[in-house]
Amino acid sequence: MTAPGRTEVLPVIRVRDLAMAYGDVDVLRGVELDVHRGEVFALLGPNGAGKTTTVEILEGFRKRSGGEVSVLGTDPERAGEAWRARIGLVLQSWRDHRRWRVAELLTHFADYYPDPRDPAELLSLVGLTEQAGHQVDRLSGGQRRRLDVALGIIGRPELLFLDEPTTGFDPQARHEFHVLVERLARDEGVTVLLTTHDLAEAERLADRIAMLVGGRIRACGTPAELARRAAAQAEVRWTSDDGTPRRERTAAPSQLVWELHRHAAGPIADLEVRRPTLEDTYLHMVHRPADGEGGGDGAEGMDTDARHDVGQQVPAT
Ligand SMILES: Nc1ncnc2c1ncn2[C@@H]1O[C@H](COP(=O)(O)OP(=O)(O)OP(=O)(O)O)[C@@H](O)[C@H]1O
Repeated sequence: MTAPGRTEVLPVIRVRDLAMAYGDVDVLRGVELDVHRGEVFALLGPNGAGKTTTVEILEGFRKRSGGEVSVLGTDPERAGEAWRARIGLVLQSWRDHRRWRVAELLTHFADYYPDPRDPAELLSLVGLTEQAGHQVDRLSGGQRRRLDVALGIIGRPELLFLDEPTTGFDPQARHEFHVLVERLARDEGVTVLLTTHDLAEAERLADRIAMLVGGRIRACGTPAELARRAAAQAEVRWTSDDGTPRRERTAAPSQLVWELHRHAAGPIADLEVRRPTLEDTYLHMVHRPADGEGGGDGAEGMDTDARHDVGQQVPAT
């Protein structure tokens, strides 16, 4: 029974034991995911890990080999037009609309949806107002990607899939895109599933991050939880009395700093403690031995959904 004041809310995306084989090659081997309403969820993993395959299955563009998938309460393999109107897509490959003018293209796509955004407002939102009358094939790579984003959100989707959305963006465009995604999630409650190789982007945008490695979710949680899970070590840097730059990796940086002070004759030069970054965590997770080669679960501090993935964990060393 549900506790008073709490209603049982189904995740927007629920994936259980998802399997996908291309021919005799197993790409996904039991993926488990829950993504909740209003959450920005990043799927990370090395090239060829199966991120796009997973996203295409969730979007209903690819038939899975096995497992259960529910997106907005429906199995994407059996979903119809009404379901499709509730999701937005920003795909990796550019759809060919080269001869259209930007504003015309948006107006054309707006007609497919029951409650579309105003094309002029949307152009302003993605920073393409000046290009409204330009032909699509005159846009730069980054401007085309902004148009992709505009097309992805024109129908006011409840769920937005962003497959490597900022590839080719300059830093300013990337920043503006991040602000836009934050606004969509925070102000409009849009759920976002993002794949990216840009770890800073994942860290900035994502409430939770899942790492897809070896066909399974190897870890899932907030960036801080993942760092804890990886037992990634902090780095302490300082300059010793004889002027030699020193650096040491440790799980207990304050202990090391205290020891340094205890033995130092005076202030410690250039003392710096660098916490583990998402990149440290990512590299650690990706290069860790595969399932079954270790023991323990390291579940400390993980939320319920993340704990779901704990069976696939092995310890840091
Ligand atoms: N249509 C297909 N037929 C056969 N193999 C495929 C097909 N699509 C993808 N693959 C293979 O499946 C694996 C996963 O590909 P996928 O594109 O899902 O990975 P990804 O994690 O999105 O990679 P990237 O980060 O490089 O975009 C790769 O080895 C790829 O070569």
